Amino acid sequence: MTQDPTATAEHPAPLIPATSWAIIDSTLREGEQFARGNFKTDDKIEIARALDAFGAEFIEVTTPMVSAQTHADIRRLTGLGLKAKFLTHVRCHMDDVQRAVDTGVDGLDLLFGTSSFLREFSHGKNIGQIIEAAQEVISWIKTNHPDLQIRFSAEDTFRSEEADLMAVYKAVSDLGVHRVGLADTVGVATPRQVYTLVREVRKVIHAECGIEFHGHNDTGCAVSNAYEAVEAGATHIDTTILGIGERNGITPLGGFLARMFTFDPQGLIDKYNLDLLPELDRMIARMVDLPIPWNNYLTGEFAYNHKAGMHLKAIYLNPGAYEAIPPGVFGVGRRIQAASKVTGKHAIAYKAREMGLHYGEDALRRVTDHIKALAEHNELDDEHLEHLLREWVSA
Ligand SMILES: CC(=O)SCCNC(=O)CCNC(=O)[C@H](O)C(C)(C)COP(=O)(O)OP(=O)(O)OC[C@H]1O[C@@H](n2cnc3c(N)ncnc32)[C@H](O)[C@@H]1OP(=O)(O)O
Ligand SMILES: O=C(O)CCC(=O)C(=O)O
Ligand SMILES: [Mg+2]
Repeated sequence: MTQDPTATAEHPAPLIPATSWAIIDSTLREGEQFARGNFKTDDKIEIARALDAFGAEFIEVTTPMVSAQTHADIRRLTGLGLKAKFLTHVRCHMDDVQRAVDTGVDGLDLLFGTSSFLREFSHGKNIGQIIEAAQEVISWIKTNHPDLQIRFSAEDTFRSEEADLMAVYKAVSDLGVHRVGLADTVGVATPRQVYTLVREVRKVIHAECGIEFHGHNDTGCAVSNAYEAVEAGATHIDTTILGIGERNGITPLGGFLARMFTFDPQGLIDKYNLDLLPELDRMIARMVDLPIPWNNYLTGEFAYNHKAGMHLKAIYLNPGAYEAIPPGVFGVGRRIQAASKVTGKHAIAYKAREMGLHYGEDALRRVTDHIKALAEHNELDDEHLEHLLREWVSA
């Protein structure tokens, strides 16, 4: 983990400084593999511009081998003059690479499946042949396009033999790739496995070689696995907006940022325009024609809903009592749900006070009980609650 030289006893270094990792947003690659990720040229431009405005360091796009239109779209995107660097995700094959190098991208994300599943059922190559193919392709890129960043990923890393992985990572690192990638392709890795493997990979690659992590969410660990990867020394994390991708997707941008915010809030505020996150989530929800999930990290409709009396008492005094991350930083608001059966007298008193009403102890208890009874099966809306509080005072 990067040490912060500006740390002092009064202002200790954050546990994981935001300067130690970067985002590779793959909405325009993994996201195109989502069931409803069928982006048109204009959509791609809108997504790339929005990610750039947000401050994403890298934007990964699909391979130009997909179609002539995709090839043209990549050229269009790389010609936009954005600050974010473009990477294209290509098979470790000379045809693909030669097609990719004229698209104007800043780098190529190469991959080869190393698990027995993918060796047998995807491409049919053994580890020696994978290393040979990597040698041919990487040497060609370095000779002919030395300015391009190269990343080499072992697809299905977490179902691959460790000895095979180390041989592949060492070989590509010796060939001078800028990053190696660990991919939890079927979302099966546990956080501890991710942490351990990243540490092991670090030992066999060159010090200046970065480590990228790509995690699927099949078992609900995509955010924790990305976090463990960073904690173990990974430098780049793949995300997509709303987590869209193959099957149930990958590490969502918002979820990953929520996780990392708790370690270095100021670092994230300095790096990204965090209050644009709701717009990003809304944009993708619109394009894939699905609602943002109600419990989505940070931007879900109820992500900042407070309801129980014990919570509300404290929330009114200090929202930090029940919020790890202040919603305003991410451009979202909180919702106080004061009129439910699980409310309490403090919440009702606060609500009344906001309206300029004051009750004695007995009246407060009675009005609270009345509201709880009325709300036994249904929430009362704000209008109903306010009406009731006024009526109770004048009664
Ligand atoms: C886990 C992931 O998400 S990996 C990324 C997945 N991304 C994509 O698939 C990109 C979109 N794909 C496409 O448009 C098409 O699949 C193309 C253009 C890449 C290839 O299309 P086709 O030639 O029709 O082949 P098809 O998709 O049926 O089969 C995959 C081919 O890639 C080969 N392949 C698979 N992985 C690799 C690899 N890492 N490096 C080189 N070749 C590979 C397979 O052997 C197979 O080739 P073969 O027909 O010679 O056996
Ligand atoms: O190239 C990579 O690292 C990841 C590829 C991918 O999408 C996956 O393995 O799930
Ligand atoms: Mg994937």
